[in-house]
Amino acid sequence: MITMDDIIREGHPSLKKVAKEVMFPLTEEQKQKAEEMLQFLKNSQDAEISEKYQLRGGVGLAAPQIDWLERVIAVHVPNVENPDEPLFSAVMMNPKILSHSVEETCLSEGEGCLSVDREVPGYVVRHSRISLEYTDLNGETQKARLRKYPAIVVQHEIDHLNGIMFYDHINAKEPWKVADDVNIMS
Ligand SMILES: Cc1nc(NNC(=O)[C@H](CC2CCCC2)CN(O)CO)c(F)c(N2CCN3CCOC[C@@H]3C2)n1
Ligand code: NI
Repeated sequence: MITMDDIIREGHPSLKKVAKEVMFPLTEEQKQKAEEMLQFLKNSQDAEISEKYQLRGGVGLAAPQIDWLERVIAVHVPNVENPDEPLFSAVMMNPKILSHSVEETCLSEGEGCLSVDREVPGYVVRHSRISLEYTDLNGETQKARLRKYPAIVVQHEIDHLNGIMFYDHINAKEPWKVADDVNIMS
């Protein structure tokens, strides 16, 4: 199972690299690693397991964070109302944003990262809505249209595939200043 020991931190060169396209058919090892990424997120959201293994909470994870430089992300966004049924859960290979809204959004508390052991304050402005295409674990092409929270998480993860960290988006001079048409999400 993936634990915090497997997650590389700021300063590790792999976090700045561009991950490679995944080739199909997947090897058993690639499939297993991808599934372990999703399982890590579920474990990190389980009070007992996260306590037992000292996991930091996560709703997304990108392969470069476990020093795997291929274009694989896992997303597991819980539905606050009904924790049993996630809002959005997927393992995506070669995710590609096909189009996005002009409208932008950001989380009101800013963002964090499992590979960043420090607080970096400030709004991280992202597209409010995205249409994306990806290949799933069975090698099938999928399309998804995401908005709000799931859209933010997927954009954070795709950034990791391109060596981009959330704080690269923060306005260094005025971290909590955004244009008035940016939708601040609580
Ligand atoms: C928003 C949030 N970010 C958490 N952590 N950071 C992450 O997921 C990083 C990725 C997210 C940072 C902002 C957008 C994407 C990981 N990243 O670095 C991957 O690249 C959380 F843990 C979290 N939640 C809310 C839901 N809760 C359900 C019960 O279990 C605890 C869980 C906590 N919400
Ligand atoms: Ni991150």
